[in-house]
Amino acid sequence: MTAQALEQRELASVIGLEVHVQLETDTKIFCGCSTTAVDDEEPNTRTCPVCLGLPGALPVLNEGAVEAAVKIGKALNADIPEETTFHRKNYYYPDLPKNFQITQYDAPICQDGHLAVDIQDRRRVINIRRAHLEEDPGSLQHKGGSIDTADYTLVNYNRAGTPLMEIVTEPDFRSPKEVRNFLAKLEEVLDYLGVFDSTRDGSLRIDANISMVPSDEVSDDGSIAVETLEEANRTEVKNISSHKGAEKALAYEVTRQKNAIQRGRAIEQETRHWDESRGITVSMRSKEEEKDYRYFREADLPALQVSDWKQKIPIPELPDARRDRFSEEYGLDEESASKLTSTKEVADFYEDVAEEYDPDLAATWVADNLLGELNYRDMEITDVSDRLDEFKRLVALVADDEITTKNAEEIVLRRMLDDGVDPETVIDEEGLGKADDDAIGGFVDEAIEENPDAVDDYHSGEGGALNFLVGQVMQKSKGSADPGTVNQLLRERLDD
Ligand SMILES: Nc1ncnc2c1ncn2[C@@H]1O[C@H](COP(=O)(O)OP(=O)(O)OP(=O)(O)O)[C@@H](O)[C@H]1O
Ligand SMILES: [Mg+2]
Ligand SMILES: [Mg+2]
Repeated sequence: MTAQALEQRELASVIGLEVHVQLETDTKIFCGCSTTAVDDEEPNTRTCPVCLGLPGALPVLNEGAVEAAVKIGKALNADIPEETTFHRKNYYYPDLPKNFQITQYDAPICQDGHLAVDIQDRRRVINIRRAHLEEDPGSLQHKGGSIDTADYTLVNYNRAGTPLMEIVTEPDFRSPKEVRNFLAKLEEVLDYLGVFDSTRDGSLRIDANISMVPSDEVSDDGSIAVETLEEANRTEVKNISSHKGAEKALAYEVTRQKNAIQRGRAIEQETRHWDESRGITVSMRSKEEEKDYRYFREADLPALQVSDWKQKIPIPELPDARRDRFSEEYGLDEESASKLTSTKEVADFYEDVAEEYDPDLAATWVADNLLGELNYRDMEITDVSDRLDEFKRLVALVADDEITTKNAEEIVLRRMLDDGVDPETVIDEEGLGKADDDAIGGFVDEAIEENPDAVDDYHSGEGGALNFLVGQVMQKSKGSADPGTVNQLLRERLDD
């Protein structure tokens, strides 16, 4: 199809992703070097002859990486073949010490999967073409500018050999927003599997392929003929490292491609670079083709038989299933169930509390109070993972009527987060222990004695007087009295 023909027609965007996920293993994929960056580590220290690609060094496959890949495959409903093999992908780039990357080619560990995503009110199924294991290259640091303007570039091989899973989707996305939703869902699933750490820098890196096709060639169910997809010239945008970045880079690309086409210019099949700080994509190079890489079998790694791994390696209940079960088992509404299954940590914590106390009380505390206060402070549940027991004790104190809900929410929880202290300390320091009936009785007597006018008003039938007295008692108890009890005690004494 020529640009001439295209420029007259309404356009729809078509997007497919290659998502590189850094797998959480202790050691690198083909050697024993640690995958964990220590603070302020020296460049090129977490390395060995294997990940530096020195002559004669031989790779040994990390079983943990294969297990993680199998878990991802199961979660993505993918086929895991009898046998999987590794290939060399040959190219020269300074971050690649061997001048080839060990990756997978015609026998990847996962094929033909799918992942359901809720986009607005619609459930969409995004098909996964394949997912394969590979090694991460090193990292480049551009000095005095970005990739296209730097004065010089430094290379650090500490990251080289970190296990990656590259997940390749079919071109099933129709908008940048859908991509963002998918990535959030994918990250949620990976987080549940425990194979991925979203807080790690660069743990998710996305190449986004995007093209424009005439809108009338998209059928009602969203499908597009293979020939149309193959004919459309696409760009591949690299250097995307977040959901938001993906949405922004693709929105930019939609506008750029539409403008070019409408001005009668053809889209170049090329690789572009997302420049986050400038908010634009820039052309890097014409798109390389498969034959450029001269793929061939990695002779140093034997074929791996994985047919029985699928049975052998269990995966936990995934977010969708868990959300449905929460609704059913604990009677939660859809919104609470979604919130409470948003991460595995939140869900585990909720279940822990719900099993001991009332599920509704637990839902209010975890979904509304705790998550709300965390969100307000820009914190995550993982920031307090080691303190979940303290929060559980707080819920217990409320459930057992030891402190009032109001004090628990407004004073104890907030101070626990702001000052890092435990609930008992806050209660002690602020004198928040729920006053017992004797103490309240004392406050009631005091309030009656100190406010003869209000007492007279009460006896002459003025409605506001009782509320005033309740307020006085509450103040004396520093909010630790139960308003119902105060009300009742006041009436008893005043009506005597
Ligand atoms: N017309 C299209 N528009 C947008 N994306 C497309 C289109 N056709 C295919 N894609 C997407 O392009 C990607 C192809 O990735 P794949 O890794 O197979 O090939 P590649 O980009 O040529 O290789 P690599 O980047 O690994 O060198 C897939 O995510 C696929 O969904
Ligand atoms: Mg690609
Ligand atoms: Mg690829």
